[in-house]
Amino acid sequence: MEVSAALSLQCSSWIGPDKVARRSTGLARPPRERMPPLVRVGYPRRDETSIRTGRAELKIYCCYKKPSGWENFHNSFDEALILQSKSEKVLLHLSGRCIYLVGMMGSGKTTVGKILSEVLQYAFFDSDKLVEQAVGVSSVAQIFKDYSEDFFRDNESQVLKDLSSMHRLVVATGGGAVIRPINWKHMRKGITIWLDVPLDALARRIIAVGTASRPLLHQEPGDPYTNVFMKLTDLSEKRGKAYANADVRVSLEHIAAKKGHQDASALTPTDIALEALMKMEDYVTEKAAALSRRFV
Ligand SMILES: Nc1ncnc2c1ncn2[C@@H]1O[C@H](COP(=O)(O)OP(=O)(O)OP(=O)(O)O)[C@@H](O)[C@H]1O
Ligand SMILES: O=C(O)C1=C[C@@H](O)[C@@H](O)[C@H](O)C1
Repeated sequence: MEVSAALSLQCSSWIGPDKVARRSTGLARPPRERMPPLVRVGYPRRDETSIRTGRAELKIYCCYKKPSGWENFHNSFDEALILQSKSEKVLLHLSGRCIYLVGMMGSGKTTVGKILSEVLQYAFFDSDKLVEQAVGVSSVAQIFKDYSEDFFRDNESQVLKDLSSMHRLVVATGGGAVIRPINWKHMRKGITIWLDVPLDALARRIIAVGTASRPLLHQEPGDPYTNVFMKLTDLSEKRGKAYANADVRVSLEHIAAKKGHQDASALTPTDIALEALMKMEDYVTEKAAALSRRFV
């Protein structure tokens, strides 16, 4: 069954750079030209393949970017069935709760999130994109430049708050969303999944696509890999504990070891999505069991 609905999200309040003064007077209005547009998010339909499962049409995003460029990755029929069966088990206990993917830049939140949204028949949102649309600026890097990181973070919190009142969404959050406790309050309404990716794999992925869209990794003279690796190391040291707040941890190192791979770079997005579903299943069934014990 194909999910075709496009959702619309009206960001309930736009946060301007002078928000503190405006808020305290109760006059939090952005300048007219900066009024938030109605954010409409549909489904990307590129780069997908469909597999007939006999019962329903399961569509799975099948391209992902490897350091060498775009490569097709076709899920086998078996993988599609396993994804489907796992997602059905997870859905039994999800009750429409949203899924929030957290993790460092480049950890695959968007790539894996799209697979999860397809198999769970949830809508997919990328919170960075929603912030861009709410602010009316076409890239996060530009928002950092024109305003500030704090301004971006305020809008990110607002977007997460708005999303938290919705159901059946998979949300790829910004890499730094975990640093504000208020964001956890919003994300706790759903289930949070941390994609824990070794820094070396992250650095290689990011170098392959460039750092232009990632303001916290802006390039300095020297070896690009070393620069990115050092910055990621610094961020991950500062954020490690915050990511670990997630309900579910999906460690690419663990999956690679389980599958007998030397390192995480051999893993496909489907491998990771499957592990995420398995971990989610453990989490939701355990929570449901704990809840029923309380009522016995
Ligand atoms: N399992 C994988 N193997 C190889 N490359 C991958 C894998 N998953 C994602 N990628 C690639 O890594 C890059 C980052 O992936 P993606 O955009 O999904 O991450 P993200 O966590 O959403 O990043 P950000 O937070 O910076 O937006 C993309 O170029 C993507 O194609
Ligand atoms: O890790 C981070 O702090 C960020 C990650 C990106 O997703 C964007 O949200 C922004 O570039 C900041």
